[in-house]
Parts: sequence; C-alpha cells; structure tokens
Amino acid sequence: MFLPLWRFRRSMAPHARALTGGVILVVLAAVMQVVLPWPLKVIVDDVLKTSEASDKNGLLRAFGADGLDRLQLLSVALASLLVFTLVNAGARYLGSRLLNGVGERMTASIRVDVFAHLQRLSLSFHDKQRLGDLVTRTTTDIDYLRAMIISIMAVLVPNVLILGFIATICLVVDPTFALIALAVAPLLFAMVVIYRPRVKAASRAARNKDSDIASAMAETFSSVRVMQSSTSEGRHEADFRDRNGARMNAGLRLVRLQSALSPLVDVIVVLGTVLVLWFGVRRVLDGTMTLGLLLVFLAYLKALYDPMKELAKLTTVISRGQVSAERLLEILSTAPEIIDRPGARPAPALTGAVELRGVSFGYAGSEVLHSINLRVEPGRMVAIAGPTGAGKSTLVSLIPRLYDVTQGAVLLDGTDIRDLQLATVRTQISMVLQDSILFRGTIYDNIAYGSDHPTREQVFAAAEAAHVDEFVRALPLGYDTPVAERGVSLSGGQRQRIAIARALVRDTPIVILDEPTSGLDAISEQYVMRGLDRLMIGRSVIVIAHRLSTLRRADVIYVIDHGRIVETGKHADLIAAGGLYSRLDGLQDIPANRAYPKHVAPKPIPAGGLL
Ligand SMILES: Nc1ncnc2c1ncn2[C@@H]1O[C@H](COP(=O)(O)OP(=O)(O)OP(=O)(O)O)[C@@H](O)[C@H]1O
Repeated sequence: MFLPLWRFRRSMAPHARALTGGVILVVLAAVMQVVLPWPLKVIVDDVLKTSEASDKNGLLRAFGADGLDRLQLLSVALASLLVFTLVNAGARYLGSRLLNGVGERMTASIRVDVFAHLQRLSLSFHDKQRLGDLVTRTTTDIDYLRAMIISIMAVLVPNVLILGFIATICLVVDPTFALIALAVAPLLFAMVVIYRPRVKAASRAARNKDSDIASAMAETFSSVRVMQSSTSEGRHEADFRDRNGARMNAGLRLVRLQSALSPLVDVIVVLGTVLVLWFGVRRVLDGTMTLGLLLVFLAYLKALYDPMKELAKLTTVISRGQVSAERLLEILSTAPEIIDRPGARPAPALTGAVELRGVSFGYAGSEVLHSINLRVEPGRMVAIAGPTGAGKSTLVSLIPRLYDVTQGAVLLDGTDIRDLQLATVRTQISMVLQDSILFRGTIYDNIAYGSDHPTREQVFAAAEAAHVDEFVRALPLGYDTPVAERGVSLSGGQRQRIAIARALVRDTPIVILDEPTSGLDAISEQYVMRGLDRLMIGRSVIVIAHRLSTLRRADVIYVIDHGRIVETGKHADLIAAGGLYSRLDGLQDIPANRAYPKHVAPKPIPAGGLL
C-alpha cells in the first residue's frame, strides 16, 4: 500500500515540514477523540453518583480532582469537554488543510515530472502511445493518485492511530470487555483482504476503458475535417458507443463492489454493538461495571468502528490510487532511448556536411532502411525521391537523431552524431514537414518558436522572406493574431509559410524539407516555393520531393525503393537512364513558362544570406 508513496518520495521531500506538521495535528486530533468520552463518564458516575462504584478507575484521584464538590466537578468536566472538542476541531481543520495542501502541491509537481519526462521520451516510445491515454494519465490518474495520498495521510494514519489508542485504553481499563468490543475486527479485516484485489482489478479495467474513450476523442476530433468530408460520423459514433459501453460496464462492476462494501461493514458494526450491549448492560445490572464506563465503552465503540468503517471504505480509494500510481510510474520508469552518450561533446558550428554511412534502421524489429550510403556536401541540395512507403521520411528523421540507426552511422561534419550532444546537434537542423503543426500562441510566437530569444527584426525579416507578411498584414491583429490549436485557423499554405519563417529565424546550416508543398494549390505552392528558395540559400538541404521543379534543381537525387538506394544522379541523367526514377508516379511539372503572380515575384536576396 505504501510502496507507490515510497516511489514518489522525491516529490514528497520538499513538503517534509508541512507533512510532519499535518501528521502531528491529526495525531493530536486523534488523542482528543480518545479522551472526549471521559468527561461524560465523570458526570454520570461522579456528579450524578448513580453508582456506588464511582471513580473505580481512580481517574479523579489521578487528576487531583477527588476533593471537588459535585458542581465544581461538573464545571471541570464540561470545560474539559469543550476544550477537547475545540482542540479536536482546530487540529482536524489545520491538519486537513496542511495535508490536503501537501497532496495538491505534490501531485502538481508529479504532473510536471510526468509531462517533462514524456517530452524527453524518444519518438519510438510515442509511436506506440495513444494520445488519449497519455492525457488520461496526466489528468485523471494524477487526481486519483492525489486522492490516495490525501486519504493515506489524512484518513488512514489518524484512523489507525485512533484505533490503536482506543484499543489500548479499552484493554487497560477492562480487558475482557475490550476483547468483546474488538471481536468483530477480524471480520472487517478479512473483508478488506478479500475486497481489495477485486476492487483493484475493477479499477484497473475502468482506467483502461477511460483511456480508450480519451483516445477515441483525441483521434476523432483531431480529424474532424476528414471525418465530416467522408461522412464517417456514424462509424465514429458507433465506435465511441462501443468504447463508452465497455467503460460503463467496467464502472458498473466497480459500483457493485463499492455498494456492497458499505452495508456489509455496517452489519458487522451492528453485530459488535449488540455484543457490547449484551455483556455491558448485564455487567452494569450486576454492579461489576459503572454506567459511566459503559457509556465510555459505547462512545468508544463508535469511535472504534468509525475508523474501521473508514478503513474498509478506503479500500476503493487506495486500490484506485494504486492503479493510477502504477500507470504513472510506468511512464516515469521508461528511460528515454535517445540520450547523450557518456563523453558526448557539444557539436561545433557545423558546415553542413551530412553523411549516412552504411545505415540500416527498422521500427520495432522490422527493417525499413538497408545499408544506405548518402552524402550531402555543405551548401548543396540533395533530393530524395521514391515511391510511397519507400522509407524517405524515415531516412531524413535519422539526421536530427529522432531515431537511432540500428547499423552504420549518421555523420555530421565527419563526426558520428551519437558522439555529439543531442541538443547542440538539433539546434543546427531545421525541418519543414508536409503538414506543419503550429502551437497555441500568436503568429509571432510561432515564428519565434524553436529559436533562442530572436530579435523582433529577425522575426519580421524572416516573415517577409517567407511571404508570411503578405497575409499577416491583412489580419486585424497582425502578428499578434492568436493561432488556434494545431494551427487549424490558418490555411495549409499559410502554415507552411510560417514554418519556413520559423526555419529562417533558426538560421541553421542544415535544412530538411519533407515534401513541404504537397497538398497545396498552385498559388499557395508558389508562395511557399519562394519562401523555400530563400531558406535554401547557403545551407545544406535534404529535400524529399516529387515535383520536377525541385528535383531538377537538386545537385544530386537519391532514388529509394523498398528501403534501398536504387539510383543516384542528376535529374537529366536519371531520366536518360530510364530506370525507376523515370517511371515514378506523381512526378509533376510546374510549367517553366508559368509566371508567378506579380505580388509573389522573387525578392532580391541580400548578399551574405538573409539574417
Ligand atoms: N512510426 C512508425 N512505426 C512503424 N513503422 C513505420 C513508422 N513510420 C513509418 N513506418 C513504416 O516504414 C516504412 C517507410 O515509411 P516512410 O514514411 O519512411 O516512407 P515514405 O517513403 O516517406 O512514404 P511517403 O512517401 O508515403 O511519405 C513504411 O512501411 C511504413 O509503414
């Protein structure tokens, strides 16, 4: 039960003082709870004097109160009752505030740890994850973990203490009677032992179904456009209904278990009360016990069974929390695969020489690239062409080390990329992909994204060069226009232009373009191409291309098929050779005589680059 807490001890450490304070306060509240019935006993046995056997336990003598008259005794007893109650209430209030505060703070820091760790995990991990599942883990699972942590500290600890105190006092005051009162405890314990694994299994099933639902939501609503245009709403809804039904059934199983627990506990508790009353009343009648003491025992019975009931009910919260803790620890204990080797050194300022030497690579076992040899000289443009699924995107993703090769090496300026510190390599490579994702923020933020504090002049110059300026000026808020999540409020071409501007600000010696104009209409494509022209100046460019206009300009084209390089050369030579390249589907030409619209006319490029 405490193992998950122990595993999160690092997040607990900064709150050690508040935690200790909170526990001391709940212990104090527990002590007050224990002494609370005694003033009543004094009132019944010593003020009202219903029994000859008053102060049998020497309580008054022990506190030097045996000389007081009845009214004085009543005042002292009532004052004690008030003090005990006030201290109990105060300690419970402060203790609960402190412990709940620690729970909130701890889970907030665990959430950041999980988020930060997820960001560090390699693409190979994220390829296997469902977005909805990760969202559930960083939201609901953390909530359940918090509920468990708070329950353990604010409910379990004080209740176990109260149980211990009361059981001890009962055993000291009247051992036989205490054993009668405690007779039902093993039953309660047995119930917890039987229930816990079942509740835990049901909780785990429900959590997994929650993740299924969140994944369905994430998948559906990240592709609303595709879904609506292909009128697939019905299919998505049916799928959602299925998942939702499965979640409901898992939830109902949990409800059945939880619903049975509370009444069962109550029945056991009443059994205990019946036992105590049966023996207690008989002992008061035959004079072996005072009425006051019986009242204390009855009050204790409630104080004894309440924590037992709480503990039995805690089963659900703790089992649920344990499942969530396991799901969070699963993430936290996954080590990032792509990390700096010991002794990796910072990459120097690269000239842009890129080489793949005998590179093979596969996702999860199946090899996708086989013995690739490829060179890009500094400042040159290399195009990669090939049929769909040939491995083009996979190949370029090895250059910024999004994945590690399984054989061979990627070399930058002649050094194995694994001998260089990852961050210092990635800051020297920019990528513009088929569909650029923008982040929530303004257009300005999105252009500046990925650069270390660029100046406003750099951002605006890049925006102008990438033809972002044209459409941004027409917007009422200009560069301060907020971009919706993933950039959906902008057209594909506008997003690409922003991505190019972003790459221009980064001003890296190596640029990777993965079909950045695919899917754009002719006008958008021309804008984007002009931006790309500016981006390519003076940099090593690796471009995945299917447009003749791009392929023609490449210094060398590598043709890939089934993960192998099958042809290499310049466009004209490859066409003349009559091989795969000449037969590639989708090779589209932009007519050489097609004029750019006036407002897209290329701008003169300043000497020495752009920025
Ligand atoms: N993340 C991944 N996990 C597992 N397999 C993958 C992954 N990404 C790609 N693949 C597989 O690797 C192979 C090469 O894919 P890749 O995307 O590199 O091809 P491509 O040439 O870029 O295709 P396209 O032109 O259609 O974009 C394909 O068989 C694909 O199914």
